[in-house]
Amino acid sequence: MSLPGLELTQPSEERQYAVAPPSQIALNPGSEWRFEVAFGHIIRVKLLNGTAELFGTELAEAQTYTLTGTKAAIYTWHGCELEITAGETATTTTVDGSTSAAGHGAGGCQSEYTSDDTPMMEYANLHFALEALREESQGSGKDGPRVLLLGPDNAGKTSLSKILTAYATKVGGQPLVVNLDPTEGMLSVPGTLTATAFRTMLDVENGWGDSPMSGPSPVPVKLPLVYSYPLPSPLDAEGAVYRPIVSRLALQVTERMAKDEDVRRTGIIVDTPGVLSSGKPGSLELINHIVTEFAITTIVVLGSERLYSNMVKQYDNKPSASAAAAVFDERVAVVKLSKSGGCVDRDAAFLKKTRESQIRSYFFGNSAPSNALTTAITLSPSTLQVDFASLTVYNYTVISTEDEDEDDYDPSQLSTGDSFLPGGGVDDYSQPKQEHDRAATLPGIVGLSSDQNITSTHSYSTSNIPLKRLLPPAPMALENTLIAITHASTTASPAAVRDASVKGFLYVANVDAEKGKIMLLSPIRGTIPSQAMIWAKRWPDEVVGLVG
Ligand SMILES: Nc1ncnc2c1ncn2[C@@H]1O[C@H](COP(=O)(O)OP(=O)(O)OP(=O)(O)O)[C@@H](O)[C@H]1O
Repeated sequence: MSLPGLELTQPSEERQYAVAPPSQIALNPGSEWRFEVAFGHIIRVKLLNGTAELFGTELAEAQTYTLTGTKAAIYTWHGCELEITAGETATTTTVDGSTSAAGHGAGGCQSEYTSDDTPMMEYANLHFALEALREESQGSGKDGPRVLLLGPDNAGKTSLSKILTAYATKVGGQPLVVNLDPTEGMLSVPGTLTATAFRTMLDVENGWGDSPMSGPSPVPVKLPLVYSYPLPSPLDAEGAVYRPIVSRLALQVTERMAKDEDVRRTGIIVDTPGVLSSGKPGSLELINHIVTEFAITTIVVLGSERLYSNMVKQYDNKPSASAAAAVFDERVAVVKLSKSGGCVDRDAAFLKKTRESQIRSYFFGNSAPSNALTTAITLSPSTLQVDFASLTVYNYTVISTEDEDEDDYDPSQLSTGDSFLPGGGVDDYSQPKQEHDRAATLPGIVGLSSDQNITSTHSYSTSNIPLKRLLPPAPMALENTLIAITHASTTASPAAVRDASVKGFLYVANVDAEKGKIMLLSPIRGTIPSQAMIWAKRWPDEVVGLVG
């Protein structure tokens, strides 16, 4: 039927559900195929001949890869031919009728095109420069390069860190990849800061790959060290929560480097959230904190001239914060790289779906309810009902910069040490509390105003940590949110709870305020560990309907 005046044809049932024939895409050397696949639609990609890689990870010839809910590019150095086939599609019913998640591009992509204008040569040159530094550190006692990626939102930082990680592992390196972006989880749910040593390849279908929590995987699993940061922005609470967690993560990373020769030689890659590069008050101070704590040697700026020039002024050619900087005359280099023209701005709805999908696959594996289109991994989480009063749950009482409508943040009400503690405040946090040798301010840093000056990274008072014990009755707001189970004991101090790494996560499916019980979804069967927990009240945002 033709719509009057528009000469548009309304899609018939058959047209809407007809399976499109596979499309073949030939890529010239040095070009890439950029594509966007909606959540709810699957495409299958096969490398017919030649060589190709997705953010640095090579595709195997003739293997079929299944992709959904992603925006990415497949690049070829030497030329290749790809076959793209439409997979299953979910249709959602709206008031206007059904809408399909499939688009009009090859395989049902929302958008897809090829481009030979890519910054891959620059990115590869950076990899080779880092390899040269790694060679230098071999046997010399000097640590491998510590790379910090900076740039605004959607500048391609995470994609570049995947590329650098994939290239480093391909030549036998073992980079420690640190994710300081709480808006997106790396091998974990959002609302966490993590560090992971990559010994093996990344996963073409699944970004960073799978952690052991996601069940069996054809690609070897990676074991992340996870800290809870249940706020959307590092600038929340003026960085007072973010900074000490970054310090704790840096301490663990430094210790791991000291123990593991391959990791020490390969070095660190630190991915950051775009807000740090936004020039907002407090962001420069946080960058300086990260540069100092991780003793960064290479700052890579993507997509911002202003930030690049700022970073050059502050850091270029200054000694690194490493204790060994003087011995080896180790200096910071600031590098500017082009932002790829393929980078896409992801809207709020897409980002929300990405977060939801990360949370679903944490509990259900890759064949989670909304993701039921994929064939891969299925996990069997269990639900159990517990007395809320039997749990030791803490909550950060801070105002988020994203959400300024409430909260009970009142510094004068906050903990003075042990007063929240049920058992009199014995801090039995098992990890050693040593200072680490990267706590000094970067020598020669100039240009920070006096209120931005960092004197000591360990100077935060533990007496005003905005972490408060959540006492019964269980608030209804717990419903549909996550709780992190930390390694800290139930009698640990708020500082110890904040600084403890995370064992795993629970999802609150239901709150029965009358009976004082909550229904929890746990990734594994058995009782809930008796450990201090942190409620992700603010971040990640709630996921409705994960259970039944
Ligand atoms: N060359 C490319 N072709 C197609 N898509 C790309 C390309 N490079 C990056 N993208 C996509 O663009 C989006 C933004 O890139 P990326 O996540 O790497 O940016 P970012 O700087 O880490 O963003 P943020 O700070 O907001 O997390 C992602 O969906 C990514 O997969």
